Amino acid sequence: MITEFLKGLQRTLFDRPLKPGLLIQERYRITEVLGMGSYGITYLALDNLTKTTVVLKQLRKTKAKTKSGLRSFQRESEILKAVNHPQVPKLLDEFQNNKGLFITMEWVQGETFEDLIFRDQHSYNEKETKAILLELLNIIESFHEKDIIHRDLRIPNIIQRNGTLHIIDFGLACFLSDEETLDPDDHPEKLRMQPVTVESDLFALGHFALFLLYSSYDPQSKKEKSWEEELTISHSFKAALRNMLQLDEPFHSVAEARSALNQI
Ligand SMILES: Nc1ncnc2c1ncn2[C@@H]1O[C@H](COP(=O)(O)OP(=O)(O)OP(=O)(O)O)[C@@H](O)[C@H]1O
Repeated sequence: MITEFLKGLQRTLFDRPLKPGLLIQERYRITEVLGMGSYGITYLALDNLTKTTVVLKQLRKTKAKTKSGLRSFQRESEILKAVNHPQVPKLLDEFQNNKGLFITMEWVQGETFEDLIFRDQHSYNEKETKAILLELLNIIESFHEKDIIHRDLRIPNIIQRNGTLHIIDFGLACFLSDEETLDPDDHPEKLRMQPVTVESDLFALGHFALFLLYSSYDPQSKKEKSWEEELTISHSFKAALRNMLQLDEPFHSVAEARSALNQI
């Protein structure tokens, strides 16, 4: 309890975000704080050299002191470099100065599925959900071919820009050879999304699909039922989701998941 309090105090004192207007590395002018995640603070910045807007990520000062913090920040840049896919932001720069450790990457200017569903009240039917899943599977397949597991495929990390999907936030991504220990007290869904396995990304995608499908669900009674009872989707789509969600024998590859979706 006390430790949690001290950690919070430390974060407030040392992890204050840099102010908009500040020039970093004599090149990047901060325009906006986008978010404060567990490891990094994310900004929008104007790159004075290329005259484009970029995303600037700074490792929290409190995390820069820990081995795991440094490791995860370095890994994010390593993985962004390795991924090299048109539907993933490119790593543009990495540097260290008196303000800390930074990376910059392409800004994907679009809407996250969290915005589309909850802010814009957009709803998705089975056909649309299937098309979105198939597009995402193609991107994820290219990660898995490089032995990269994303481990955080959630609605805030998938962006739609001009009708094309993009995957962001490689803060938890790992190479298959990385050794990661999970906290057994974590939420059960987290425990399914975070083992360093292909199945974890497919589980996350099944979970993502439920968010999409629930956007067009209109509850008729207050009684809570299972997603299989509540969602009016085809039997074969349900079966594919059950495999992704590991309620039945999990799919062991993107190819297996794609083949099941294509048979719907
Ligand atoms: N390349 C990018 N293009 C567009 N928006 C981005 C990009 N990277 C991050 N964002 C946005 O910046 C915000 C912060 O993102 P980031 O993934 O760095 O941390 P987080 O989601 O707050 O925390 P955590 O890393 O703990 O998941 C989010 O709203 C995300 O949508």
